[in-house]
Amino acid sequence: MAKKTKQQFEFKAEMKQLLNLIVNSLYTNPEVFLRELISNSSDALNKVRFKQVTGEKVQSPKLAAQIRINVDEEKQTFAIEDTGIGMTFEDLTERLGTVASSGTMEFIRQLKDQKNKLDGNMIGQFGVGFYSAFMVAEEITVETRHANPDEKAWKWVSDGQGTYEIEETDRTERGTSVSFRLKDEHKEFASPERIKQLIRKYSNFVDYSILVNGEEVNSQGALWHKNKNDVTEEELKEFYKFISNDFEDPLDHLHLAMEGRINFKALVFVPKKAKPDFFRTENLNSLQLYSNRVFVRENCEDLLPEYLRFAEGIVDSEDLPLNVSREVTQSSPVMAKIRDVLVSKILGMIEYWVESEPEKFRTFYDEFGPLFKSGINSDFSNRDRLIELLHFYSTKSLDGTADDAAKKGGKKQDDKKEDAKNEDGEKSAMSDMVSLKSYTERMPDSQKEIYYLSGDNLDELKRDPKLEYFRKKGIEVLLLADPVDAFVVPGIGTYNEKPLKSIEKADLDIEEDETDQKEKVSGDALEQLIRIFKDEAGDQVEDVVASRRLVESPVTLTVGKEGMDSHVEKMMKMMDQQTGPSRRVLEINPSHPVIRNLSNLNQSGKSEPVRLMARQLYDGARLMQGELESPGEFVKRMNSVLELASKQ
Ligand SMILES: Nc1ncnc2c1ncn2[C@@H]1O[C@H](COP(=O)(O)OP(=O)(O)OP(=O)(O)O)[C@@H](O)[C@H]1O
Repeated sequence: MAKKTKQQFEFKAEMKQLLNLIVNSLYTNPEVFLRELISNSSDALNKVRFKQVTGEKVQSPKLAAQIRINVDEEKQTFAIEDTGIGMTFEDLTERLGTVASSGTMEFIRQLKDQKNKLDGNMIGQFGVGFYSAFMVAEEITVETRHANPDEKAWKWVSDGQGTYEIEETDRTERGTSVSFRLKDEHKEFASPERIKQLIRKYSNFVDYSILVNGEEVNSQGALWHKNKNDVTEEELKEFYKFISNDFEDPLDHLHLAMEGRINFKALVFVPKKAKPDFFRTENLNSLQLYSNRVFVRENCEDLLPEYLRFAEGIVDSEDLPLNVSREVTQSSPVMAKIRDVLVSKILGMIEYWVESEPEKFRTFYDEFGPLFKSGINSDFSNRDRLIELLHFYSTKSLDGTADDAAKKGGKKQDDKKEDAKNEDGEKSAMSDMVSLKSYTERMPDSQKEIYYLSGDNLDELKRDPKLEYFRKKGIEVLLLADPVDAFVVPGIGTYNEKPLKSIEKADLDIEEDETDQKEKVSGDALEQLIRIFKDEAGDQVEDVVASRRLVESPVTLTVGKEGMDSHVEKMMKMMDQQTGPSRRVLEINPSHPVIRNLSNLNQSGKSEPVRLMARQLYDGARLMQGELESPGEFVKRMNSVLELASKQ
């Protein structure tokens, strides 16, 4: 058959924009291109090793698994070649020529923001590691032959300026070579010494030999097989970056070597920051699965439950057969045991942070809290542990009164050091939040329920009139500002035999505020006024009652016994869930001047302005809840009220 001629292809629009930036920018850390290319070669070798050990036929079966780098200082050239899986024609057009991550546009925006000087480390993060070579090269040539013996060999060439060319070649060995001439300003990467030094720094632990101009450079092999004490922090950080493409150090890690009932080794890392696009479920992380050093699968979902899939790393177990299909791993009892141990160890690490490293916990909780908390609704065997790890803003922790109360109550000797630290201005990273345990420990004996209020954002929550009574009485209320809280907390039901109760509910177990009884509307006058409010609010409210909780506001809306929290209802609506609006209970404050004045007006027979203002008060409460549909009418009525009030 005649050889196919050269074909030219265009990069997709996003890729073009991205390449344009990569090609035309200046970099800090351009050397990361080497880590990216070695990482691709190592992945490719993993894939072919898996094929071989599972008995699949491969091209050139006798080839040693190797990564060979050849540099020439005089010619200023760099080439990296591996004996890995290689690429088919489709791989070259679909994978190499396409942006994998849908966060790319965000990446491009970030790059543009940074003007001319970019951090080369950022490129790999977006699943386009190969293209980082354009930081140092003007034109790249890839020659490749896939391990499947029926595939042909291909040559791919591009200068990153919008198009690439592919033609068939004569290569017989399976694997891939990537080669280029270095830009003048990056000719240092043609020096074998410089390359060796970089490999020792970034890729020493790669489990395949790396040869530089024929000399083997890396020495260590799989890091997770080493004794914990023989692995340095630096190596762990580099390993993490190698497998995760993150450019920051990890927040923390676990190095596990389990023996006995179940045997496996694992290196599990928690990133400091989520990757772009992370929170769309299909982009969650997971661990790589190895079987006795042989890579089996990337992102093995069955190793971690969804709520822990912020973790990255590897698990290597001899107890799993190599050629297990996805279905088998899913139902395998070995897998389930590994997963149980991993979950328990990860939770143990988070518990340790809470106790001893609150800064780490805070970083983690701010970044991955929403995902993590969802575990309460899915992992029932660890539910109690997860509930202990929950932390919330609260009326007391936010304004610091909880600390004061604890100090007044007399502190233990051990706590003095901590106080001294705080007084130096170094507040604990978690001091504006509270766990359910601390909440219940500091609540007075007379308090029977744990109170919370949920809402869209903390600032609005803090101003909610429903908090007035609790503030005045010094009762702590948890403020649930994270949307996930609204789905998690009501399901907890009780903690330490104390029911968790939204203060939006009309049936709270609170006493009337008798401390500073002002004049208040009562008896028939109150009955009459309530009737007017009922007429005005109509069917929209379930009931109108005299409030026991309001201090400074004349009215508020609460939720009936069976009703849903207004915040949850709003979110359900946003998610297009069909829920009819639950009817509210309108509470009026009989001792508030406005209510007293209205009652007086009503008693003197002027019921018309009373109706107008009652309606206005009701709509004002709806406005506060974000439930007012017709602001136009509201403002018109407000003008009428102002007209009345401003009459001489
Ligand atoms: N040496 C190689 N051998 C075989 N396939 C390769 C090689 N280098 C790149 N590829 C293919 O090209 C694809 C794109 O590589 P690129 O480095 O841009 O991103 P990636 O490796 O998929 O993502 P990440 O950088 O996040 O690991 C890879 O997924 C792989 O299919």
